[in-house]
Amino acid sequence: MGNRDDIEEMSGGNANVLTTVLKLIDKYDLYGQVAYPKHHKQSDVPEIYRLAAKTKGVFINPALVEPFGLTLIEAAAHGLPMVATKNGGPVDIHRALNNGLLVDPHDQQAIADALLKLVSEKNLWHDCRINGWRNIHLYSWPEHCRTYLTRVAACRMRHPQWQMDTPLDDANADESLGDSLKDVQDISLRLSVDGDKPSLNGSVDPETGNDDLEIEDQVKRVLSKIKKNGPEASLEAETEKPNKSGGGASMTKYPFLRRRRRLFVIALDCYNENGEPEKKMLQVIQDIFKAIRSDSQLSRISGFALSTAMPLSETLDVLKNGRIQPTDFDALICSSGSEVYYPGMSQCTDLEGNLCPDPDYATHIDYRWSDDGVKRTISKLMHFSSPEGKAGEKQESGPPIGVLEEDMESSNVHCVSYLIKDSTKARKVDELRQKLRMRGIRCHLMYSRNSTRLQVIPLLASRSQALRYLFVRWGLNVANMYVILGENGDTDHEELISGSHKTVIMKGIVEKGSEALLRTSGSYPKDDIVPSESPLIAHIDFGQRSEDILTALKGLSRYSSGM
Ligand SMILES: O=c1ccn([C@@H]2O[C@H](COP(=O)(O)OP(=O)(O)O[C@H]3O[C@H](CO)[C@@H](O)[C@H](O)[C@H]3O)[C@@H](O)[C@H]2O)c(=O)[nH]1
Ligand SMILES: O=P(O)(O)OC[C@H]1O[C@](O)(CO)[C@@H](O)[C@@H]1O
Repeated sequence: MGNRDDIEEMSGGNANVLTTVLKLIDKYDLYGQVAYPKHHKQSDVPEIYRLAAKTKGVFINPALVEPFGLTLIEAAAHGLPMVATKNGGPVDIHRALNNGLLVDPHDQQAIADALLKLVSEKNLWHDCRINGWRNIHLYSWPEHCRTYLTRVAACRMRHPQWQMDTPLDDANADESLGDSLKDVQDISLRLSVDGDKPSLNGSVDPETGNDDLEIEDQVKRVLSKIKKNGPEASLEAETEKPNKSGGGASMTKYPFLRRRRRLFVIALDCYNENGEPEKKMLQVIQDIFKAIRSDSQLSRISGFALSTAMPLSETLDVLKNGRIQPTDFDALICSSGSEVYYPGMSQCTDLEGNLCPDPDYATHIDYRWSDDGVKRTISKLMHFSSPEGKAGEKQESGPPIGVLEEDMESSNVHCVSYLIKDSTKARKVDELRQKLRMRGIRCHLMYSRNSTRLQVIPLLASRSQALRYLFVRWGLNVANMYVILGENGDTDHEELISGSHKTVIMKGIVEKGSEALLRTSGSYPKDDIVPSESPLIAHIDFGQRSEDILTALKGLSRYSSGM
């Protein structure tokens, strides 16, 4: 609004606000006391704040809701006390700077009182001005980045399991933090306003002016604290060692995954009408193995992961039926992404030789997870059908009609699994998610296995998030992962397509998925989420020769460092 040629040409809302302001100026005869310049340049803005501060004025932001409040930061940096809305960002700014008063923007009298208080109580005005100056460095870019990085580092420390780091992981952490620090310095240089100060800090508070080195020191201190707390595991060399439990020499201390340069993720679950796994799934796994292994160089640098809605026990049974060794896979992502296993890794195998889920992943996804809450709420939402037969509506009269029952065999500590007894009465994922969120329950929901199951897992877990986890934990770049999917799938199918990994869609293998239970009518269309054409997506047909599968995979690799 501060830049206009003609009020008539302004947008309706802006024109209304400005017209109201001008009328009020007229009504209360404020001519000569109010400045509303038609135009100003960015470079004029500091002068305006300075003028207000020089005349012992106050900056006021009475927004009904203020998402952040950059103007309040600017005012404080110029020694101008503030009166600001108590709704939104100004609450945090006030807590950090203590440079003024907060008001209810609906309360005209409170606004007038606060303004009058600040301009009439000289000591208060002066204290707010000094407090603003003293504390404004908290909002400089370097300080902001330091706080951010320190908090991220502290999050890592909250999760002791993350400290199973390998020596290589430590090197990566150093590197990435080093990059971040470099960014901090770059940003601070870019923000140099006068050209003679290295950062916004310098222009505001001379005492904290030259602190880039100090930032670097502080972040390094946090990092070294993390390292110091790390287990001996981080000091031990990564060596292959036989497993006590009889796993033999094929057992390794860390998953092979961390040495792979390509990961082929097979996410081709196909089920019959009853949700039982179909044999063709095994054939396609063999076809993919064959295709990759036919190229000796590719085979040497590649690993495989299986990503499935099935629990581990069932996954192992299916593999056994197809005479496929679990150790053919570097990772098994089971129960729709609620568990990750590493066949062949000694630390993820118990004394009897049974696979145990990755404890780091379990700790990571445990955030805000409450299976009790999920069970209570889902059963309330789903055990009723409406008079019109609309899914899940509560029927006021008559007995509740069950839509699902808990499937204990497919459940685990991070997955509540249900058998769907009547999929026509099941509520859509969109609707369930919204209702659960309104009740404060944060989770990921998906229908799977040909709409015969509903699986509820933690918010941080999913089949696609498990891939990001593998990247963070074991350093295998997501861009070098090739996710092989059917053209249909569970309701998490779309999540597995979008992202920076490569996707291969195999036609003719998964005849029916569960996607009909994903969206409510009127929801956003699939095209808004999944690109129909993308250089990261290739298509192949079920039953295609391994040479053709290999060609399709190699075609995709052009968009990475090369296969
Ligand atoms: O007439 C004007 C109005 C604003 N500004 C400048 O523009 C910037 C942003 O002003 P603001 O009115 O807060 O911008 P909005 O884009 O409307 O606000 C959004 O963006 C801000 C900056 O991120 C956040 O502080 C707010 O919370 C958020 O609502 C500030 O540097 C102001 O000094 C001008 O130069 N002239
Ligand atoms: O008073 P309202 O209608 O909440 O509008 C406040 C908005 O106006 C601004 O203060 C300036 O555009 C925004 O920062 C803020 O979101």
